[in-house]
Amino acid sequence: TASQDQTEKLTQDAIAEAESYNLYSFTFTDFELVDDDTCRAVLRMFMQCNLVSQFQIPYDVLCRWVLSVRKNYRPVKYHNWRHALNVAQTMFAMLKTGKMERFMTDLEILGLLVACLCHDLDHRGTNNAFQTKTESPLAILYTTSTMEHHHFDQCVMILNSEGNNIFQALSPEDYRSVMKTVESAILSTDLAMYFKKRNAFLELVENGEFDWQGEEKKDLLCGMMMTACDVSAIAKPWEVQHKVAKLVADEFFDQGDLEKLQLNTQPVAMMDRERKDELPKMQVGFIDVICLPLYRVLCDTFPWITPLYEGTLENRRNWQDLAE
Ligand SMILES: C=CCCOc1ncc(C(=C)O)cc1-c1nc2c(CC)[n+](C3CN(CC)C3)[nH]c2c(=O)[nH]1
Repeated sequence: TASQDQTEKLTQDAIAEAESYNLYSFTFTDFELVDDDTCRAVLRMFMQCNLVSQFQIPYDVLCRWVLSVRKNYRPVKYHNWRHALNVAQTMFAMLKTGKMERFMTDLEILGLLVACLCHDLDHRGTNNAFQTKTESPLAILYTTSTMEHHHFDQCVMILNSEGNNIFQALSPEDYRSVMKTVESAILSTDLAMYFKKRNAFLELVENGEFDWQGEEKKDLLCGMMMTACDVSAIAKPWEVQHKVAKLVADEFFDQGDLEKLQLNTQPVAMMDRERKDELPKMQVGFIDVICLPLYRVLCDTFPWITPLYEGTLENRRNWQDLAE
């Protein structure tokens, strides 16, 4: 976890206002932020949501926790701390600019932001299928949603570390509740879970659901929001999306290389660097199968997040042009 002098320095830092980090925008990018700015941006998001005062989070504990979370991301090409920050910022923008906070309690907002920041903790740049195929220790520990269980496990480990428990002032009831929100939200970032939950969510929307209260409905909505945030780089302005897609592709190709070397098997097209010319076509497929259906159904009910749908549609056009 974080060192004492790093914590002390961050605790003393002045935190710029949200607009200077562009935190309310769906076009936010972390590219121009230096590492310490990323931690200050997280602190700003927590303060803008009144979470520090509302849940009596000691400020030095929050600083130590943010630094510990950052420290437990590996320097892999895509699934690193910057990805976690971007996912958390999209959640912040959906809640604030997208006005979805109306449907959430303060405790759920706390849980969602924590889940976003922790949702890929200790990612090794390889997916669940790779864990299973290589019979990794994690795949033996968790046979389904292997990585997502590990990410949640790491989140709990950090909270249980000395001076890192941002939930320390919560009542036992609130503690149990927020941990359930965090666990469910992190597990829902397994795309296999997304496909399962999407149909149930669609039914609710088609039946004209409007208040989203009640544990099951809220769980479905939070799950959809987590996936929407997790893939939100697909909706960014083309220059950003194009750079991110290269980072994702490079990480996929590294796994493909491992599969060829370690397993002596042919990787799927998405992870085979010999088939990188098919990437634009694959991106169009990813957008059509996963991203557009999700953003469309979310925008039907929450029209203020339409920039995510429109940004994705624009990038589909750009990828389609490259595919021809
Ligand atoms: C095309 C490969 C390299 C670049 O790929 C990307 N670049 C950027 C983003 C992004 C979110 O900005 C997303 C992708 C991207 N992500 C993909 C994922 C989720 C990890 N899947 C899984 C496997 N399939 C099974 C159902 C769903 N296919 C993807 C794809 O084709 N592209």
